[in-house]
Amino acid sequence: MAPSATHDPPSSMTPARPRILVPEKVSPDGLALLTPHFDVDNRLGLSADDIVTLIPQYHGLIVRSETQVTADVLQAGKKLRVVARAGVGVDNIDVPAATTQGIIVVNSPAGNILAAAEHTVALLLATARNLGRADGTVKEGRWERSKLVGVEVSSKTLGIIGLGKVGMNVARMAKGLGMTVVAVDPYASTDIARQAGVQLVPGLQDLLPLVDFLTIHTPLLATTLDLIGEEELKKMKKTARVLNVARGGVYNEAALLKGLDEGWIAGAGIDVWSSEPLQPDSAAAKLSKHPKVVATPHLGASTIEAQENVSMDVCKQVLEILRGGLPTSAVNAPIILPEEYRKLQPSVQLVEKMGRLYTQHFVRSKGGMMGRRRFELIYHGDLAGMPNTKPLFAALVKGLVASFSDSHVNIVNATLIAKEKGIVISETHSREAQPPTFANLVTLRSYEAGNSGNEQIIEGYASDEQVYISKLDRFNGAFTPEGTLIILHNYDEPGKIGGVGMVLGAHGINIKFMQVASLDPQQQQMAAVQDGPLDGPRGNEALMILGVLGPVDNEVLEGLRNSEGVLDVSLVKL
Ligand SMILES: NC(=O)C1=CN([C@@H]2O[C@H](COP(=O)(O)OP(=O)(O)OC[C@H]3O[C@@H](n4cnc5c(N)ncnc54)[C@H](O)[C@@H]3O)[C@@H](O)[C@H]2O)C=CC1
Ligand SMILES: O=C(O)C(=O)COP(=O)(O)O
Repeated sequence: MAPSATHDPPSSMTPARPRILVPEKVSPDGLALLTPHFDVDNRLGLSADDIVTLIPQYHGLIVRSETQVTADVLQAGKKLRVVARAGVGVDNIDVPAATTQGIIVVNSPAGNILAAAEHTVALLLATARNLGRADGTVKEGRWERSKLVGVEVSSKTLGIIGLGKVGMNVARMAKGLGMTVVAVDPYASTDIARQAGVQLVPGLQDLLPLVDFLTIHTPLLATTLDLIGEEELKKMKKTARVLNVARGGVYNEAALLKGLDEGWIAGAGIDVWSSEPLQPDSAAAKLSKHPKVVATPHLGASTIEAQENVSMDVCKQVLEILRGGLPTSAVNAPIILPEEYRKLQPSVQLVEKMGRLYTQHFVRSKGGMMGRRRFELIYHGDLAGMPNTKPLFAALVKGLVASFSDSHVNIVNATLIAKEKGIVISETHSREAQPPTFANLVTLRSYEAGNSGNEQIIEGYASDEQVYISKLDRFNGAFTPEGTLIILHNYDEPGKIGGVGMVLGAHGINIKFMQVASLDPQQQQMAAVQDGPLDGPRGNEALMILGVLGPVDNEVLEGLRNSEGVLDVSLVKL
């Protein structure tokens, strides 16, 4: 039977639903995903001050290009957990300020790129055939055919600055129109460009004199602001036309106005402006009214399809984030989300250190092969009950690759990077009845597929914000994984420390701390039942872990290796 209304808790006891502010027109398809769970306020026409005043009530903010998400907005947003950009460019969002505040910024990196590319081609043809003026004159009742003779684009050269997602789509479409395409992009792949029939040239000086049409598809960055000014425009053909569907400011608008007035170039198709909407009397406003300009009001992404795509892309992510999950395209992805920070941060730090220790101790120092190995992260005690251990997974990937790659691993790309590098990690939530000795214990087990005897173990725990390694390989003994460590595998006999101290002293290396890890009792028993030593007195081994200050070079390591009773030495920097 359905509960009667009288059994409902009074509204004051009902937990408030998270609130989302949408101060721009965003397609309802995506918003419909949010309304069952959150209060979504689609309020158009808010001023910058209004947003600062309202934002403290909201957990999410969804914008397009019109809302300036400044540091003031972000600081005022005390409950704000996510800012979603229903589009590509995030230049209207102060991303560093969001990161400082622990607010996730997400976007839709590909939802509107076809729309932007098609709009560029629309402006290309519109500028070539004077469509703006032609339409205006016909509507005014004039019939001015001879004044509106255009040029063909087929067989002409299109120059593209920025051969990314939009630029590459424009290139493909332009090839379809029979154009020759040349491009400048210091970061583009020459192979991909060649496959698309695009010729990459080294710099603007090589490109500008060649082109009949020029289009820019870079983000607006300090390095792309005023990319094309007077000097660059003067290098172009007088018959050339320029297009901007990227951002206002990549062409210097005053220079463009002068170039059109003085005939350095023939025309322009412009969708984006340095201030939107246009400020009266600004260079942008004058440009928009110029007879040689086809102007549109930032319509690049304004198709029904693109708006559905971007709305769905970002609303799915907002839903996920506000329910404690992970975004798919965070612009400022951390390895750990703010709400998990206090609970998981020490363990995240621990697991990253375990990954670094693994690569340096087992792979680099011992000449091991990582490619053949599999990894298992086993969570014990409190950690075994954590529903979301993705940050720990990401931390392990980060730690494992840190020594041989500059990949910036974060919570969003960790799985992809692991896949790219061939790292296979499984996670196990331990179900042992006995609670572990330490509450936040993690075991990293590495093994070769099909070879159970070849196991490598690192175990550690976090306690009082400090992290410790409690087991390394077959040895037990807690040490802090911090700074430069020398790990000596030796026979556990008197006199070892003296010999090692002499080698380090001779090279001016100070010992900060020393810890001995002894053979695991199980291993000792196994050694005791064995008939005599295998490769030495196995029951009598230990690890000596030295935290040192000073440069440790190969000569030092060789000196230590030659010390009596030392079986092996590894150097680890954590
Ligand atoms: N008008 C509109 O409605 C729309 C505008 N956009 C704008 O288009 C821009 C590009 O979007 P995507 O192609 O998706 O970005 P993307 O990141 O895929 O491509 C940008 C390309 O620019 C290149 N680049 C960066 N600096 C450069 C420089 N100094 N010289 C030459 N190349 C440089 C990069 O290497 C990259 O390949 C966005 O940042 C956004 O501002 C995007 C969608 C719609
Ligand atoms: O996605 C982009 O970068 C755009 O410029 C589209 O802007 P809009 O969402 O149409 O205001």
